[in-house]
Amino acid sequence: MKKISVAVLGATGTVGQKFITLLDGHPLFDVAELVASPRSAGKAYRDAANWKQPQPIPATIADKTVKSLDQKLESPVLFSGLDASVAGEAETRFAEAGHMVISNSRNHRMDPNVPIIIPEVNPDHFKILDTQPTTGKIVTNSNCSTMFLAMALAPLHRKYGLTKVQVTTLQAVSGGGYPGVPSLDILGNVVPYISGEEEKIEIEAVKILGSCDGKSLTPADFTVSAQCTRVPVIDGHTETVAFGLAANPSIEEVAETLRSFTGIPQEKQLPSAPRQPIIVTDEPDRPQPARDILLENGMATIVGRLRTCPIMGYKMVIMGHNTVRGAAGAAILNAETLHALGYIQA
Ligand SMILES: NC(=O)C1=CN([C@@H]2O[C@H](COP(=O)(O)OP(=O)(O)OC[C@H]3O[C@@H](n4cnc5c(N)ncnc54)[C@H](OP(=O)(O)O)[C@@H]3O)[C@@H](O)[C@H]2O)C=CC1
Ligand SMILES: N[C@@H](CC(=O)OP(=O)(O)O)C(=O)O
Repeated sequence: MKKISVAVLGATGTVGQKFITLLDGHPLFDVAELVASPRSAGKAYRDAANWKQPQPIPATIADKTVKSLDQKLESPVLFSGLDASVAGEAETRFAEAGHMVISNSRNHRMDPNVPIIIPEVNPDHFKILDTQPTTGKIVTNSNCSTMFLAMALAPLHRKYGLTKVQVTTLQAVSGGGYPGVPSLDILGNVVPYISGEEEKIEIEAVKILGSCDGKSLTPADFTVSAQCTRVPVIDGHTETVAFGLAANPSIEEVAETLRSFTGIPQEKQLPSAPRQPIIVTDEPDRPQPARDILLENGMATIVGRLRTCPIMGYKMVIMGHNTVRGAAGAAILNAETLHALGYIQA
């Protein structure tokens, strides 16, 4: 099958490098163009990128010349891991020029006609793309912490109805990009503040779990309260979650509802789809980032410590790979879903 040429915007960054690693040998997409800042433009990728992945730079990528944002791109599909200071304007311009922009950056997530997609959860929100006035379109994935929260809450909201959610995150340092938080601020420490993160989680989760009638997106009608912390973990965001339900299911029933949850990526066996999007563990001391992060190649949401809560009704601990399912892997799965649904063609 002919592959679709794609460009990676922000190709030299933490998320950009993960895009390149995950797209190496991809059956549908071929990385044809790499874009980064004026600092990197004109250089060979191997010289521009401060490569931090455990695998070497793919041979097909290492010698490609990095382009700048103001150059015309040939690829119909663009994956964006651009710094938020430039992503908003650049993504709009590329959508106007006819590209399908699949973005990981936060800038357009709250635009009324831009969906935040988790393909297992809200593929019906793709319908809102028809209301975007540009020839190209912009699709986003959520904030990394929101990803695991919305994934774990989706089957519960669908079946029982959520009434309220309280979440505290313990976020890995890779979420801040490279070099991120200085080592002297994070080693042996917990930093109880991540700029803008709590607001994003509270707003994005209800947007994703809301409804779409094809003309507008209506947020779900429960409230999320979030507190965010940065912890000395390299990869893997952990979240403690307490929630209320409109019904009264047993813990076993809730666990089964989570375990059996699947969607379009599983039905269509998309290349990056986790076979089981939500893994529920009964081990009393799991999930742990150091032990569980690579389950389903980093694409799973792992739920543990599911139990009753004397205040909220239910509580659990969730965890996932912030730069894979929380970032580049999410965008790639969105692209695979768009292809499977006919929004992008070879
Ligand atoms: N890290 C994570 O886990 C997650 C990150 N995100 C989001 O993804 C995006 C990228 O994050 P991350 O990879 O961590 O960030 P990095 O700082 O590691 O990378 C930023 C990228 O943007 C490029 N860039 C910076 N300024 C410009 C410019 N003026 N013109 C063109 N390109 C530019 C950089 O190029 P150069 O190297 O040349 O400077 C680099 O490729 C951000 O919007 C972030 O909020 C979302 C979810 C999770
Ligand atoms: N803020 C997240 C990563 C991130 O960049 O999120 P967003 O895509 O919402 O800006 C973290 O620190 O772990």
